[in-house]
Amino acid sequence: MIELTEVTKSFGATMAVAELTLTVERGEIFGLVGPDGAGKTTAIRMMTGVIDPDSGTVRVLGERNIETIKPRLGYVPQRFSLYGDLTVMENIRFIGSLYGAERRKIESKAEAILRFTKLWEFRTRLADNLSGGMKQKLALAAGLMHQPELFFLDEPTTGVDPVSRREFWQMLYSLNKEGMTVFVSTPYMDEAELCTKVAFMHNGRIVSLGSPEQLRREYPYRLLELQVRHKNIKPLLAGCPIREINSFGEKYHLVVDDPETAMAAVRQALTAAGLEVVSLAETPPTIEDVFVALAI
Ligand SMILES: Nc1ncnc2c1ncn2[C@@H]1O[C@H](COP(=O)(O)OP(=O)(O)OP(=O)(O)O)[C@@H](O)[C@H]1O
Repeated sequence: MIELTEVTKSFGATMAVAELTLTVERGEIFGLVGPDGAGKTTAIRMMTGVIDPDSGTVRVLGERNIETIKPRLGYVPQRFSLYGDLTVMENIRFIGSLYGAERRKIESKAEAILRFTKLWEFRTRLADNLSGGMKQKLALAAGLMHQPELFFLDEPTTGVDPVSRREFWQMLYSLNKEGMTVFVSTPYMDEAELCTKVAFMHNGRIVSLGSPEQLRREYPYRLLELQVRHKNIKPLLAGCPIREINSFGEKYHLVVDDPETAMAAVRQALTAAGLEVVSLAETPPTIEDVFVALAI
């Protein structure tokens, strides 16, 4: 469905995307995951034909000339602008008319899509008066009006509350089940877990690519999960054989090479500091641990 080979794009001195090579198969939910400025938007813009690469090849739906397959693509850009002074229904109708469908068809499709995105009951509300999550759903709904085979979504859940994020992902799943291939970018590492394949991007480069399970398996270190009631444990563990300490909510993840030795050293250091170790045990890496290790 998508084939990128050594795709590079610079803006002045900034190399936004560097030698990007990846393949997306039909039926996938492919996640491009990375922090702000990683190059995700630039990559998506090249795949959707908005900008051209400086070098390398971009092939989408078997075509190098993306103009010719645009009607088969859906694209929800990061800052999708709807008409704030039009209602939800009017926005959708307008988008539908852009694709030249006849009025009666637009009406029935709009209803089906607004019901699917749970916006039907808000159809008379002005887009400006929607919550952030609902605006994103409206952007999704707009992108669905012409039934794309391949749907690009650039950070569709950024700034959206957790409940709406979950609902949004449920929608992506059901669209995918019906046969739509999804290419989605996100800065949220927990969303990587929801994709069939993930590419981690950092400074314009893919640092890792695979299914979430594969990526977890390839994690090069061992991990300890520590629970202790203290806010700043880093100085206390300075002398322990630990590569990195990352806090995960109430817990810490300690990146180590040898769990047994590290565990003994941590216990000793914390006890010496008069702290009670609530729990300390080896734990399998989450996709977030994998990413943090790669981004160091
Ligand atoms: N049109 C442009 N002109 C100049 N620099 C750009 C342009 N577009 C992107 N960049 C730069 O390229 C780099 C990658 O940006 P890009 O928007 O692709 O990243 P991103 O991963 O989508 O992050 P964000 O979520 O912040 O958009 C950044 O350093 C950005 O400042």
